[in-house]
Amino acid sequence: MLLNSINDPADLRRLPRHQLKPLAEELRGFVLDSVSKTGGHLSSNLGTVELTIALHYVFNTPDDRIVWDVGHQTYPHKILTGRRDRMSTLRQQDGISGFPRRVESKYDTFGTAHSSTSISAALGMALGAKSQGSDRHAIAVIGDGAMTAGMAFEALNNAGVYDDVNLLVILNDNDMSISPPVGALNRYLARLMSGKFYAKARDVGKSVLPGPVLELAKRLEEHAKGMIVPATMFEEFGFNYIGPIDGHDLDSLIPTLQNLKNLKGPQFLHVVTKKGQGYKLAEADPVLYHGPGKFNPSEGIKPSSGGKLTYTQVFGEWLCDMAAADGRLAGITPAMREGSGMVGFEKKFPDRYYDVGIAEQHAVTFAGGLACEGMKPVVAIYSTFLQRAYDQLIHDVALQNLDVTFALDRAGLVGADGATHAGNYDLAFLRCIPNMAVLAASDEDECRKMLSTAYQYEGPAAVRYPRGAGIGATVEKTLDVLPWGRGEIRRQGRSIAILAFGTMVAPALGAGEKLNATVANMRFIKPLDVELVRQLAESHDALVTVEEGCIMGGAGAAVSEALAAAGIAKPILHLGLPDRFIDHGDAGQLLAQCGLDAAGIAESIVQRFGKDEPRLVVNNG
Ligand SMILES: Cc1ncc(C[n+]2csc(CCOP(=O)(O)OP(=O)(O)O)c2C)c(N)n1
Ligand SMILES: CC(=O)[C@@H](O)[C@H](O)COP(=O)(O)O
Ligand SMILES: [Mg+2]
Repeated sequence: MLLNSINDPADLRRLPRHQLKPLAEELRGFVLDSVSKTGGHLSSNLGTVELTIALHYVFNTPDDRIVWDVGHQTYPHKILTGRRDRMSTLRQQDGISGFPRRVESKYDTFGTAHSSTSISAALGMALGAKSQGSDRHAIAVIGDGAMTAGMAFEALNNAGVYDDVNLLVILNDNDMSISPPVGALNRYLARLMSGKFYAKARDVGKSVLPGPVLELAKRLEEHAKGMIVPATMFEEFGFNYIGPIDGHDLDSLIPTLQNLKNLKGPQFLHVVTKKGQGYKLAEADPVLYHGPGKFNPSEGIKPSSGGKLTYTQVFGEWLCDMAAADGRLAGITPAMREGSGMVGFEKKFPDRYYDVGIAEQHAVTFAGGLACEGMKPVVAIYSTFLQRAYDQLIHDVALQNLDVTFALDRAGLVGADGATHAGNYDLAFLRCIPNMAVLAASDEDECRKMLSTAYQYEGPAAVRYPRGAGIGATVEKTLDVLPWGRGEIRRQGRSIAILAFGTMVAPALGAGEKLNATVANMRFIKPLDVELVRQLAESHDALVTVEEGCIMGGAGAAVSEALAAAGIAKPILHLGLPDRFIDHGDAGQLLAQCGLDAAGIAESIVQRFGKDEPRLVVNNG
């Protein structure tokens, strides 16, 4: 096995060229085998095998810096940079991350996972190196999906004026985002591929493209004679554009990269790859194989049978039902159609479905525009990705009190994707925005009712719900709404009242049983049910708040603020996620480690207030 002899890229660089193709075969097989055992991102990694080999072969990594956009395609890179043996721990607690992390390896030059940051980071590195007298290279590898984000264009715009910077941007164009790509950029890239532009071997290109590729370009150029061939958009941005070239052909990739390495100034290489390359099932359905769980490679992914509904499914069904009832509803996703449960909605309501690309900022302001015209937009967005659109939320939507509903999926810990994707901050960052309503679902049925409630509210409102399956609650297929701003008491106990938000209601009920505590499902973070808070404070010795979100500034803080405003002094304990990033692992186990299961909640309460029920010893210290 060639692969076993590669412990770092220096070993790779010692291999004779003819061994790189068999190495690529082994590497691809290893990726498939490994991901089928752990789960993880598959299609993108099968597509970057040759590109990864070529980059580490040509460039002097880690001194030369490779920045992988999103980073979900870095498994071949991890395997070649000393982590082959740890691939079996991928995305598991204490194992290696599914994304590049600076703390994990010196070859992971920049932490990624949220998309479209690579060009900015690589430009920073290139200019940083230059100002320190180093001529190391910085290389950003960005997908055609990630390229749709504004941030990528902000970086191109900035980079294109540095004539002598050692920056190479590689566009890894597989004509796919997670779902099929959307938008004008995608059409443009398709045109670049169509031959009209492919034919254009410009002067610089002629000196950079290796013989066979140049031959093809010349033939196409012949074919295109007489056409007026404009500069590519990337050239207009100040880059030297080369390509498109076949990103699975090492004989094109390696000499092209070697030639580019000798050029100064911002370089742009367009490579064409296939998502899922080499595994027929993934090639045929790269969407299904984008991020699978464990599966048998010889059988492929089997449809899952039955099981509890996921919150995402609850949202998807609600969206279709509400759209059928209200012709003003428009559904918006920033490139997360499958993950957000909108496949059915797109089929049923194609005219009211908007996939805006990886463009969260635009998604939110676009929703604001729709709302101005009397539409009722629903932005389906992962909690972690809404972070990208914070100003748009405040300035474009909330400030104008526009009627936009936010369906916040993946709120709280998400598990295998880890800290980059955790939705831990939305309660804190949303509740401080005037006009904004914030609701947290405690089960699937409540999720559906909350979505209807938020939708009927004439202003910005967010409903948060977690990744994965609910607790098995029966979902009433109505469009009924909940009483606005009102929580409910779910268990009557003594001494201690636990004020639980969203997913924490179930474990709080468990803790309530253990301690004979009252448990309230608060439902609303904003407007908070202040009357219920006051009532609970007056009838109990102490209060406990619990939420699946950061403690700082979160729902518990809202309760304390309400008590202070009402002049009520009451011992209070806030439980939630601590002030540190929580790495990948099983979400349930991680929550338990944070003390957010029934046993942990009960234990924290006993630690803080003592264990003598019914008159708990209140320890104010
Ligand atoms: C800011 C942000 N929004 C959404 C996502 C979710 N996401 C991860 S990969 C991906 C598609 C990326 O497409 P592309 O860059 O072409 O890479 P490919 O999957 O084709 O290899 C999306 C939308 C993300 N990681 N970051
Ligand atoms: C890399 C990325 O951002 C997505 O592929 C993400 O991992 C999807 O997460 P879900 O599996 O929760 O949809
Ligand atoms: Mg792509």
